[in-house]
Amino acid sequence: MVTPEGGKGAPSSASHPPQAPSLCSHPSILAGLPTGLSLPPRAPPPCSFPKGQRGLRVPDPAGGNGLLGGHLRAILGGAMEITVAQWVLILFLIIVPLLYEWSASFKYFCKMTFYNGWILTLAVLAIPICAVRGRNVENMKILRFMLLHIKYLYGIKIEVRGWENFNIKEQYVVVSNHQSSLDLLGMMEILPGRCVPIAKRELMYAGTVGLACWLAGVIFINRKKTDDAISVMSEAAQTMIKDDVRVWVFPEGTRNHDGSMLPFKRGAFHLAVQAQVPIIPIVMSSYRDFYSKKEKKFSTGKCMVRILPRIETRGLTADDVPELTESVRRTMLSAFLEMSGEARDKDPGGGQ
Ligand SMILES: CCCCC/C=C\C/C=C\CCCCCCCC(=O)SCCNC(=O)CCNC(=O)[C@H](O)C(C)(C)COP(=O)(O)OP(=O)(O)OC[C@H]1O[C@@H](n2cnc3c(N)ncnc32)[C@H](O)[C@@H]1OP(=O)(O)O
Ligand SMILES: CCCCCCCC/C=C\CCCCCCCC(=O)OC[C@@H](O)COP(=O)(O)O
Repeated sequence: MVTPEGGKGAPSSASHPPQAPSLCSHPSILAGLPTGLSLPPRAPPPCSFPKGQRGLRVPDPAGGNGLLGGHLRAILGGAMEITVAQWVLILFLIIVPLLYEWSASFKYFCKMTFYNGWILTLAVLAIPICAVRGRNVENMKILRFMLLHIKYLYGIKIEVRGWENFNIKEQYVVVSNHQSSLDLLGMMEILPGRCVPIAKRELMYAGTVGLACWLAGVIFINRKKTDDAISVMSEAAQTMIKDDVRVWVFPEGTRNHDGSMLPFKRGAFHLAVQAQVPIIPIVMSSYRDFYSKKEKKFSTGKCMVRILPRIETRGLTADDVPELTESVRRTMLSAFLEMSGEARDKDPGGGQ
């Protein structure tokens, strides 16, 4: 008889410790081997557990040595072997979805991290495409196209009113309220052609996003150096006319989460007066029903965007800027309060 150990005669359990019988060592398999064929001496059975490997041993339902029992053990033993790393992964996959459902703060954290991460990733794709043209306002169309889907990912409905107020062929300055980086979604929904935003200089250093913004012609200003910021904006006034460009400014100068509008800075209004172009105010309704940085809340919801009628600046001078600034802010604030109530009333369940 050929033994798994390769010798003839009875298996020498005295010289070798007993091993778990494997499929390959079963007599019915070995019976098929040509007479005289011997396996290498002391070769480890290929289907048994490697020596020292830890894992769950499955009891043999067929009584220990049957073909079925050996086979099952080999399969189940391999499948049920769970390392520490796998346990960690399993716990992670269970705990993360539970936390996501139960903890609003965790959900907020995940959604914001994905928002920033996703935009940084999209920028990686956008950069080589935009680089073909170099720094060019036409690249903003590419960024817009690549960002438009994000509202669907986040279940944010954007309803736009006042499209007709954009029916102007010439240049203009857009001014809009600034609640959060989510404003990017409303902005991309309606961004007119050849329109570039004015952004704080820090954004230029935000990795791939900064480079994509630069390639799309975003105008960066240093808020810490007023004179520099003013001279960049004065330059922008000339560029608007010379290169047929529109400019988008957030006149609050920073994000404002308190459900109102901060006092407006005057840069955008000086810009419009210097270029003698109209101002188009844009108002985005409050996000409070679905988003709050303070309360760490971020659910699905609805935002209304209203494009208000243009305000002419022809004939105005720098002396008129303070009054112009105040009157535009009053108009925008009243639209904001009206729309924010309206958005909530129309969608009282908003923010599931
Ligand atoms: C697919 C992958 C995509 C990847 C990329 C993803 C996205 C890309 C797409 C788009 C991204 C864009 C999104 C950008 C959003 C960024 C938003 C921001 O960064 S907001 C912050 C920056 N913006 C602003 O600050 C604009 C508003 N600020 C102003 O207008 C300010 O006035 C200022 C010019 C910055 C100066 O501010 P400062 O506080 O220093 O001074 P004052 O406002 O008090 O002004 C002092 C004094 O100067 C007068 N003044 C101001 N401007 C002018 C001017 N142009 N000419 C002459 N005089 C000016 C002002 O009136 C004051 O004088 P006085 O008090 O006598 O009136
Ligand atoms: C290697 C560097 C990595 C940096 C990581 C940067 C993460 C940012 C990535 C993606 C953000 C995409 C959204 C960008 C557009 C929104 C810009 C914005 O909202 O800026 C805020 C600015 O208006 C006012 O700033 P403050 O409220 O004064 O503060």
